Amino acid sequence: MSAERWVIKIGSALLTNDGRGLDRELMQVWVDRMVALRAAGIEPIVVSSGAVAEGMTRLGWSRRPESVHEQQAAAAVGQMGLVQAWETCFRKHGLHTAQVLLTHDDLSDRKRYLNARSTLLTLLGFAVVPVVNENDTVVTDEIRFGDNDTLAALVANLVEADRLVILTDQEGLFNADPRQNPDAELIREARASDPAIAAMAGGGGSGLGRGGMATKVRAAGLAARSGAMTTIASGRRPEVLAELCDGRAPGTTLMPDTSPMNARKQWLAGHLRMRGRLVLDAGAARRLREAGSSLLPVGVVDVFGQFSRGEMVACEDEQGVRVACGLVNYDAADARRLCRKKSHEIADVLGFMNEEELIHRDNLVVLDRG
Ligand SMILES: Nc1ncnc2c1ncn2[C@@H]1O[C@H](COP(=O)(O)OP(=O)(O)O)[C@@H](O)[C@H]1O
Ligand SMILES: N[C@@H](CCC(=O)OP(=O)(O)O)C(=O)O
Repeated sequence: MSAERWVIKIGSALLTNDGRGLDRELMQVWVDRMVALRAAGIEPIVVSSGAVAEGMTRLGWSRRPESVHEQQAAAAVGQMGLVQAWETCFRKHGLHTAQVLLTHDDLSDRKRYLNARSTLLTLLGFAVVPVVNENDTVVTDEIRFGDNDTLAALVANLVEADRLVILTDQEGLFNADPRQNPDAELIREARASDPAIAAMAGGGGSGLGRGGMATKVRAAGLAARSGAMTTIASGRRPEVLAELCDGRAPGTTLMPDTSPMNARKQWLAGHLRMRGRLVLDAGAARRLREAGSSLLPVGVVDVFGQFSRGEMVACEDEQGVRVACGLVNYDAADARRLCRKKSHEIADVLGFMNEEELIHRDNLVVLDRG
C-alpha cells in the first residue's frame, strides 16, 4: 500500500503558548496523534514555526525585536529548543526526527529542489519524521513576513503531499477576522482557487505569528498546484488529526482543482525548457510508454546536450520519436558515462550515486503518441 503523505504546519502562537515558552505537553499530544496517523498509513512531515518565539523566551526578550538580525539571532537560539523538543516527543515512540532547514530559494532552484526532495523522501523511507523550518539565518524577507505557511505549501509541492494541514489558533478560516468580529462565521469548504476566500483573510493577529490567514489561504493555492488539499484547523484541538484520518472535515477545507499526480505532471510538462536529449533503446522506450516506469541508465544508448542535475531533458526512441520528458538526476557528463550501465554499477562508474534512476517516474511525463 502506498502511504499518504501529509505536511502538518504548526504556528508560533500555538507552539509557544502565546510566547510563554514551548508548550511541550501540547507538542507531545500532537506527536501522539501523528504517531497514530503513521499507524494508519499516513506519513507526517512537520513544518514547525516557533524558533524566533522560543529564542526570544530563551534570551529573556518580551517583544519581537525590530532588527532583522536580532530576529535571526533569536531564531538560531530558538531552533535548538524546537528540535530538541520534537525529538524528545517522538523518541517516546521510538521514532527519530530530522532537522531540515530550507529557504524559498532552495525550492525554486531545480538542483536544490531535487536534492531537498531526495533527502526528504529518503528520510521518510527510513521512517524518520522530518521537522522543517525556514533557514532564518540566511533569509531576511521571509523572517520579516514570517512565512512558514508558504514554506509548508512548497514542501507539500516538493513531496507531492496529499494534504497540507495548517494548525493555528483559530477554528479555521472565518468570513472575517474573529479577533475583530465576534460574529464572524467559519467557512467549512471552498475551492483553494476561489478569489472570494482570499478577500476574507486578514493579517496576523497574535503578535507572534506573522502571516495571519492571508498567507494560509495563499499557501492553500500553492499546495493546490501539486494537487494537495488544505485543511486550516485549530491546533488547540489535537483530535483534528484523528478526525481528518477518519474522513471527517474539521475546520476549513480548501480543495484543489486536480489530483496530485496530474497537477505535478502538468507543471512539469508546461514549465521547463528542454536542455538535452537521451536516446533510449527499444526496451526502455516500451517500458516508459506502456508502464510509465522510471528511466534506468541501462536503457539509455546516447546522450546529447549540456544539462545539469535537475534540468529537463527529452527522452527519444532510436527512431528519434519523443517518448517522454523529465527532470534528470545526473548532469550530461555523468549521464554519458552511465549509458548502458546497470544501476548497481553507478557508484563504481562515477564514484558516487545520487539515485538509481536517471529519471524517476514521478519526475517524468510520458507523451501521447500521435
Ligand atoms: N478571516 C480570518 N479568519 C480567521 N482568522 C483570521 C482571519 N483574518 C485574520 N485572522 C487572524 O489570523 C490569525 C492566525 O494567524 P497567525 O497569527 O499568523 O497564526 P500562526 O502563528 O498559526 O501562523 C488569527 O489569530 C486571526 O486573528
Ligand atoms: N521560521 C520562523 C517562522 C515564523 C512564522 O512563519 O511563524 P507563523 O506565522 O507562526 O507560522 C520561526 O520559526 O520563528
